[in-house]
Amino acid sequence: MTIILGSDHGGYQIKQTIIEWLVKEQLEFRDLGCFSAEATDYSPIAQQVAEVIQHCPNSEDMGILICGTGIGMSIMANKVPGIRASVVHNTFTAQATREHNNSNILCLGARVLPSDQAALDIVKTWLNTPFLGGRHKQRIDYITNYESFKINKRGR
Ligand SMILES: O=C(CO)[C@H](O)[C@H](O)COP(=O)(O)O
Repeated sequence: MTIILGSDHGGYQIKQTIIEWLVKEQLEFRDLGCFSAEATDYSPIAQQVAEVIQHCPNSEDMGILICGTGIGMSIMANKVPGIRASVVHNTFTAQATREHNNSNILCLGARVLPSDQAALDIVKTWLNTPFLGGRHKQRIDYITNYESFKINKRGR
């Protein structure tokens, strides 16, 4: 598994904290920017990270996107078919979105989280929680089928 990272200026500092932790843990990662705290648009960065996750072999890579709220990143990333990007503010939803939604991109809000440590706790929980499958799989399959036009807007 490779962790694909991206942020805008709002999330730059937390991204650096996450990178320090990834290096310490010897986890494989790629940083797709931004590369300074200078103002930059979140949308192209979210697109790039989401497209890498979309095309990764065996769906094994995981993305982490950070902006001021996490919301803009999630809106853009979720436009890319196959992406299930989740804005998460605590470890409960970090665990739930892996177990239930098989989330493949974690979106964090640097201006929402109380500390860098809170962000790290969320990242650790999210990376270490497996998808439960079972009843949750059929719900995700519905979304996947919708993306590939197998379901019309009125449902099955
Ligand atoms: O949270 C965000 C998107 O959801 C951005 O980080 C935020 O909109 C950037 O704002 P500004 O340009 O005022 O720093």
